[in-house]
Order: sequence, then C-alpha cells, then structure tokens
Amino acid sequence: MALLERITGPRDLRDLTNDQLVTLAQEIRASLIANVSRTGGHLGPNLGAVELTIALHRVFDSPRDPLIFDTGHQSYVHKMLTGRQHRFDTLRKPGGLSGYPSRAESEHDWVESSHASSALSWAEGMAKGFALKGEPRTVVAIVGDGSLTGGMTWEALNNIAVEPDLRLVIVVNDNGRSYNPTIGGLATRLHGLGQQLSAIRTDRRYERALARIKRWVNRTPVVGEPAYDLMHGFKAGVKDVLAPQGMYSDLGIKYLGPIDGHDLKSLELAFEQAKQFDGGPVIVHAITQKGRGFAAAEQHEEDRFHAVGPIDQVTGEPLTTSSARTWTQAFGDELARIGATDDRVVAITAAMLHPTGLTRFAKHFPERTFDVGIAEQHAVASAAGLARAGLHPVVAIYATFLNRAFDQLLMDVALHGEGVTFVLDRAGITGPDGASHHGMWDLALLGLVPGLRLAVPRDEQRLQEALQACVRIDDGPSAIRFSKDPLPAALRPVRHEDGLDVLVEHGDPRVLVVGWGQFATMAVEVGNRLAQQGIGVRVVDPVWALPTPKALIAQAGAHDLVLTIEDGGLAGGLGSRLAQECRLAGVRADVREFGIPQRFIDHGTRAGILDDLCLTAQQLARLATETVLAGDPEPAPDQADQRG
Ligand SMILES: Cc1ncc(C[n+]2csc(CCOP(=O)(O)OP(=O)(O)O)c2C)c(N)n1
Ligand SMILES: CC(=O)[C@@H](O)[C@H](O)COP(=O)(O)O
Ligand SMILES: [Mg+2]
Repeated sequence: MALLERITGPRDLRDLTNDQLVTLAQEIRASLIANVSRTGGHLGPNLGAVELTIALHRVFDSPRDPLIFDTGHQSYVHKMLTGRQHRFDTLRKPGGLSGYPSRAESEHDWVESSHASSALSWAEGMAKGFALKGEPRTVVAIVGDGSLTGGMTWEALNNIAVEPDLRLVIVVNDNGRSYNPTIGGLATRLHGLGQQLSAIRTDRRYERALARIKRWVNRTPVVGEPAYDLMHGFKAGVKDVLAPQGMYSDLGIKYLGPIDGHDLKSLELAFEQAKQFDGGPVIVHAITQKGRGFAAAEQHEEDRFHAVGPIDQVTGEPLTTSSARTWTQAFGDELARIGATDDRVVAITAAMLHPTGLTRFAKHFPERTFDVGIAEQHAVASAAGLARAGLHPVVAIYATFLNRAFDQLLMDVALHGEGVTFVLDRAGITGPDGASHHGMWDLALLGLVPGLRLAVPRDEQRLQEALQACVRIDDGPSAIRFSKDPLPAALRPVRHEDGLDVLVEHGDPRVLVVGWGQFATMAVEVGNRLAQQGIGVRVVDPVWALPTPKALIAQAGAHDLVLTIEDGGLAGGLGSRLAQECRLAGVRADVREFGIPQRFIDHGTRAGILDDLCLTAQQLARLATETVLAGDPEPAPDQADQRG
C-alpha cells in the first residue's frame, strides 16, 4: 500500500504518473476488499467507483469544488483519498468511520443523507449559491444510474436545464444496476445505448479508421481538414444517433460520453473538458462495473455485492451465516402463499426486490410484481391506481423510505380510500447505516393518516394473521412494520381480551405495560421484573396499533400507571397517541412513553444503540420499578429526552 499510505489529501494525486495512478487504483481495490470484507458495507458500488473518484480528485479542487455523492454509499474511495484510508477498519462501527459522507469527518464531505436522488438538487442549489456570491467554484454531483430513476433527479434537471451559467458537472456513474439491473426507460436507454456506443468507440476497427483518417488529414492540405471534420461529425453523429445525449441536449445540457469509467485518461480528459466548459452545466456519462476487480462481486448475479456482511476476501463467501429466520423471510413466504390464493394481490418495490423479501413472490408471479426503480412516490401513487383498478397492491419498502412517499400515502391512497398495504421493513433502529436509515419516523407519519390501520406483529404468527387481514382491507391503507432483528420466538398470549393480547398478569394490576412488535417480548420481561418486586402488573400487546384501540384506552384508565415501549420515535409515536386518545376520550391515565428520542442517531449496531437509549428489558425494568415505587424519579438520560 506504498502509494495509498502516502495520500494525505487530493493534492497528493496531482504529481502521480499514469503508472502510479494505475498502481494506486490497484491498492485502493485491495484495501476495499481487505477492509470491507471484514467490516461489511457497500463493497460492490465502491469497487466500481475507484478510477472515477481518483480522476475527480485530480481534476477538481475539493473541497473548493464540492463533490456531492448521491446516496453516499459509494464514497469510500473519496474517503480514502481525503486522508481517511487508515480508519477503514472502523467502518460503520460505533464511533468509527461512517459508511456515508460525514461533515464531522472531513471538509471534503457535504451531504450525509443516504436517501437517493437528492444530489442534483443539492448541487444545483450550491452552484446557484456560489454564483450569487460570485464564487467561481464548480460543483460536481456524482449520481448512479439507479438514483437517476428517482423523480427528484428530474425535478433538478428541469431546473438545471434553464440555468446556462451554472458551474455544475453531473457525473453519471452508470453501472446498469441498483441492486438488480436498473429498470425504466430512462435508465436502460442511458445505459444500453451508452454501452453500445462505448462498444463502437472501443472497437479496434473504429479506432483504426479514425487514426488512418487523422494521418491522411495531416498529409492532405485543404480538403483534409473538412474531411476530418466530416469524420468527426460522423463520430458525433454516431453519438447523436446512439447515445442518449438527446435526452440531455434537448434539455440544453451538454453531454460528454459515454466514457469508460475505468479508464483514468478518458475520465480525466472528460472531466477537464467539463470543468473548462463555460457554456453551463455538463453531464459526463461514465460506464462503470459494479464490483469491478473482485471476481466474486462481478459474478454475483443478485446485486454485485451491493451491501455485504463479513465475507471471505478471496471467495466472497459470507463468514457469518446466520440461520436465524428473518422478518423479511417470514413476510416474503406469507405473501407468496397469499398470492397463490388471491390473484388480486400484486407487489411493488422501489428497486429493492430482494432486500424487501419479494423475490419468492416475483418468482411465482412475475406479471404481478412491479419494480418501479428508486421512485417511492410513483410506487405509492401507482399503487392507488392499481387498487382503483380492482387489485390489492402490497408496497414493500424500508420504513425510512416511506418518508419519500408520505403525500402519496395521504392524498392518493388514504384520501381516496384505496386498499393498499404497506409492509415496512427495517422499522425502528437499524444500526450501521446511520441517522437517515433508522426507521424511526413511520409511526408518527402513519398516525397522521385518517383511516389507516397499522399492525405491529410481535412474532411470525401475528405477522401472518396481520398480512392476511391487510389484503382484505380494501377501503383504505393498511400497514405492517417490523424490525431488522431476526424473527423472535412465538409469544403466545395468556388470554385475549377486547382485541388485546394479554401477555402477563400478576396480582392486582396497578401498572399496565404496553409493548408493540419486537418490543412486546421486552414488555413481558419488564412486567415479570415488576411482578418480582411484588407490583401488580398487566402486560398487553394490541398487535393492531392504529387507530388506537378503544380497549387499550379503557385499560389505560383502569391502571395507576401505563408504561409504553416502542421501537420508533417518541414524538407522535404510539405512546403519545395513546396518551392523547385518553385525553380526548376523557380518560385519566398516567402514560409514560419509552422509545427512541426524537433526534438524529449516529451509526452503530442495533443492539448497541438500543442499549445506549436504555431500550433494553433490564434498563426499562429498573426505570419502571423506580417510576412505580418512588413517584417520578429522574428517568435515564436518553429517556429524559422525551420529557423535555
Ligand atoms: C430513497 C431511497 N430509496 C431506496 C434506497 C436504497 N438504495 C440504496 S443504494 C440503492 C441503489 C443505488 O443504485 P445506483 O444509484 O445506481 O448506485 P450504485 O449502487 O449502482 O453505485 C438503493 C435502491 C435509498 N438509499 N434511498
Ligand atoms: C445504501 C442503502 O440504502 C442500502 O443499501 C442499505 O444500506 C441497505 O440496508 P440493509 O443492509 O439493512 O438492507
Ligand atoms: Mg448503479
């Protein structure tokens, strides 16, 4: 790692020779494989961005010229070239290197959100800002072909197209894939034609013809030049005919490419041209290969090692083969079973077919499975259309990405009373992907939606029952949420009362403990610990969390103290909704909510973060006991947040 070791910042790249740059790229790939195979992370995307990022940092002057990485999962090489190469053994670990850009880590980092398709908007705004301030800085947005399928990208392009003075370079990092091959007319046209043209341009016959003409031109005065221009025009013509620049040049945006995204010289030439171009924004279209340089990744059909856990750095085989069944698997299996008996059921994904558990349904019902690209807003409004057409769409999406489509949930699905089911995976604290990935917003958002019915299952049986019920709800939205944790063991109720599952009853219950979903198990432990203290306690799991069950409101009023435990943000969460509904119903209840404090929470492990937030059975039991036995003591620091 001689060269990579010596890089303290982008300026150290400027003096390297071509051979040294090739060696540096090799060292970076080796470092990515060695480190990410141990820590886990986005190995495939970063292996595909090695030469691209080296060339960017040689041509542009970061941080004066900001480099904005869309989604940010492909910024490891950028981090290595900006002095952080030694910290990759801490990648995505508590207190370690973030897997996304981080302003706390470096002045070279700008946008931290991992939500795709926002980089062009960021870049357009920054470029406008620098122009207004008279700062001659060039803003560079690096956007993947998958992120190009997000609507925000086209909102930004629509504006960029009428701003001819912007110093803005858009680098399309086109590897033809999100997780799966990228879908949609725009992306496939871009990638497919780009590859065709790339093939022509790299075809030896084409290059030999150009070289012969160039030699002839040099020997042929007068007519030679027009002839060469003609050929050059043909070359441009080929681009016009095949390359997707029509999409962009029609917008008035200069298009350069497609270029080989692994050829350092071509990249630098194109970036230099883009940088010097004074006619406004420029798009540089680079054709790259996800997973490049690591055979196991290059050959990985599912997603080219988009996001891996610890793997063997030679074979790519997973080192931690967890046999634990996941919520995602349980959902995917049940949906496939339902799909076999109910042909109204269709499935929708926003470019995350496998991660959201739809692989099995898609295999059996390909014509009833829709991958809309990274386009959650379209996914939800399209689902409203599918429902109106008499089908029952199931939108499978990570909880944090529902934020993107809240208006469509509210005003397209709920306002019209369309039967659409939302299955929210990765609900609650997720861990290594950091603040923009924790599923801590959905409970508050869902609580705002009139008519929405939400189930928060605690085990596989409740999940199956909830999904079977949801696909029969055809007069409005229904939703199910579950966490990233493995599926917990079955947790049967001691009895069922007014729609509530009673999980623990001890003595004359003064305290009611309510646990939803994964946290029902924790609620049982809290209840048992209170019982051991001789405190009368009842633990219930409503399963159906929204609208707040009337039986739960009644139960809350029948106890001296109500403790609620949820894997979601406290502001507007289920506990606060219960307290509010009790007030609205004129029921006096002393509700104490425990959950995720309403602040951005850094990356770490799920278990470690929950422990830091005092969201463990032991800590909650201690808190509950203190709360019950001694009035209202100071709650734990992180649980104090919600009390202001
Ligand atoms: C709004 C949103 N939806 C879904 C995701 C999940 N996601 C992360 S990366 C990715 C694929 C990105 O593909 P692309 O932009 O082509 O980048 P590549 O990984 O190919 O370099 C997806 C769907 C996300 N980060 N943001
Ligand atoms: C960058 C992105 O949004 C996804 O790749 C995410 O990192 C996947 O998270 P999981 O590993 O929880 O599926
Ligand atoms: Mg891609």
